[in-house]
Amino acid sequence: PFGHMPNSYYMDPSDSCYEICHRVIRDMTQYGVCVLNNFLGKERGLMVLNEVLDMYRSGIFTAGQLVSNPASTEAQTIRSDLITWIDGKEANCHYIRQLISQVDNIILRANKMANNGRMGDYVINGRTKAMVACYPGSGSHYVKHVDNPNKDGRCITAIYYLNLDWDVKRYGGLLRVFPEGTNQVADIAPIFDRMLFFWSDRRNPHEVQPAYSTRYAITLWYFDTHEREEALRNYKERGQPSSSK
Ligand SMILES: COc1ccc2cc(-c3cnc(C(=O)NCC(=O)O)c(O)c3)ccc2c1
Ligand SMILES: [Mn+2]
Repeated sequence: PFGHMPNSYYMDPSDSCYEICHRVIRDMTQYGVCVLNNFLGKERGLMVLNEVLDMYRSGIFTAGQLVSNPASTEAQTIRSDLITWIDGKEANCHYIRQLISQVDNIILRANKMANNGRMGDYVINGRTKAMVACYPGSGSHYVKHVDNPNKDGRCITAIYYLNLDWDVKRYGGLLRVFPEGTNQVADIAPIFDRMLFFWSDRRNPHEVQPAYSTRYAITLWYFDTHEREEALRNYKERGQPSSSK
């Protein structure tokens, strides 16, 4: 129902990296959004899910809570996810680490394959740690926002969803992207083993609609070399907080 937006692509274990990278380049270039289903396959997807559930039960997640006006009584929360940042080398993160290197592979090779090593005119040379997020249900959400509105260096948002049997009609939690320059929206259900890429800047405002069941995702943000250097230079010169992750 995306009309001009991409249809999500069902990966097959036989898909070569070349085919996957080609699709990422095509969809990112044409739509700025790319959806890959069956990304790891059920078995490895479940192993990642189990590691995330164990992490969540261990209590290391902290509130990513930002409230619009902490002083106000009706503090309308901007977002109500719980998060933890990991680099994947921690104990009990073996399968999350494999996921991260799989995504690194695809992004870095797609960036090289794209015409003269650029995808969307970026040269990608690094990323943030992985942010493991849980929207604990009972209406937790994230208001419409842009991940990187002020050139902090992040060019691609990569989100891996872990939610078995997720039914948006019953549990909400839809990711709605509002691509710039069109009144068409991209509605992306946070279904198990789905991989999503989109440009992190103002081209893709998006929101997480209220979730009524626990909703897990792992997000990586990839850096464009030049934009990141520029952001860090500003940070040093003016002491401006550029996204520290
Ligand atoms: C400096 O410290 C922090 C700590 C945590 C931060 C988390 C986000 C964030 C941004 N976007 C989304 C999102 O769009 N999720 C879409 C989906 O789950 O489908 C999300 O869940 C979380 C942004 C900045 C942060 C800065
Ligand atoms: Mn976001």
